[in-house]
Amino acid sequence: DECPALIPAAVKSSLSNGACPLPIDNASGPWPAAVSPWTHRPECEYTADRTAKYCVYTNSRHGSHGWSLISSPETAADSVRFLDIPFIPSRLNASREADPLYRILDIPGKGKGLVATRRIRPYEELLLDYATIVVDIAFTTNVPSILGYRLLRAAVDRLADPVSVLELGKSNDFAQDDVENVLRTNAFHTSLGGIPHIALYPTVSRINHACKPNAYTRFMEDKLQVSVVSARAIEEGEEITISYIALGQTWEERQNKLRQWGFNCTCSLCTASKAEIAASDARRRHIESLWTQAAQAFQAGKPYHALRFTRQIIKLLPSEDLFPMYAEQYGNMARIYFVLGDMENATKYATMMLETLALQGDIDSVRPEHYEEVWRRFKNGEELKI
Ligand SMILES: C[S@@+](CC[C@H](N)C(=O)[O-])C[C@H]1O[C@@H](n2cnc3c(N)ncnc32)[C@H](O)[C@@H]1O
Repeated sequence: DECPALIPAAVKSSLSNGACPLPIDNASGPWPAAVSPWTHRPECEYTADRTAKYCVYTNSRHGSHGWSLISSPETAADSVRFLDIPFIPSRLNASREADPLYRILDIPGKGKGLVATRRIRPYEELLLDYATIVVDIAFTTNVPSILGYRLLRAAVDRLADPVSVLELGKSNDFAQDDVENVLRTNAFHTSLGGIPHIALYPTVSRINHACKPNAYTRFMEDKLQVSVVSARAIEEGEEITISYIALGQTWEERQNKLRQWGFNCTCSLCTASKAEIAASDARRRHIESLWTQAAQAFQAGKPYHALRFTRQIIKLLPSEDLFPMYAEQYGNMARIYFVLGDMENATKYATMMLETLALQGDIDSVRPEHYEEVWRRFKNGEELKI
């Protein structure tokens, strides 16, 4: 029961006098327009205690793969705005379609993965991906599984190409259903109107984990999009990798975290010789302890000690390829100099931090108001994050 084409936002708002879209569910009017802008009639299930209802909403033409959302009727009504974000393949995507930067290939011991088709410069945006399935976490815990699996299956079957989702990696030992397994193996946490959800990004899902990754993800929760950016130069034929866990951890900490993802890591760092792993762990522990000492010294009113520790951290970061930690450490240097009243050095390090954030794509460009924001936060003792 597919609906007619999506009603354009301009028409929709004149129809409803600009009011918010009303919640709809499986009992909404019989005609297709009653469930617009969704292309399919929602299917719903109640929680075990029957106090809440969750439905699957699909627009099979949104983005590159279509979009299915399993959520409450209220969250779905609030999420209609995502359908108004026009899907115009970016210049990047359009030119890359003819000449993509990556190819999906079999990677020994890891299933499929992404491999660079040419040399990629540091901080290049490699791909842009759209969430294709988004699920409210409360649905997964509160709706009885048998009923829930029915909605999960509908969420996939209504997409333009269900197979592209069903054939994604499945490595979760606890999942009892195929779609559940795909989600548990591949989905990321996200927030929809402040409510915790998980989101599946089909292309990013093909990127394997490495403990010294050469790329990182930038989530744009307000658009349900994610882009992947190179953290350093990537050579032609090299696998593109991201880290599924926080950077900088030791071998044992990493194995514990990754086991929860359902696999034993076979990245180059985890399969290095015992001696190399021990040396890497020692460097990582050293960086962490310097960080603790820097924070303690700063709090104890010993800024010169804090400076010394932070300088050492900055020197050690490249030894473990921890490039994404630079911005934070430059920020710490700027904060210490600020407290010392040395505005020349505070500005120098604030500039290094902002330039790094701009390179990483966290901010568009370095602008005067960014400095004002940094000084304001330092004055108020707020956590440093732009
Ligand atoms: C998000 S998927 C990545 C794409 C997946 N290889 C595929 O074929 O669709 C995550 C799964 O890939 C495999 N994987 C990813 N990184 C790995 C690594 N460093 N070592 C071993 N297996 C890995 C595991 O099976 C993991 O559950």
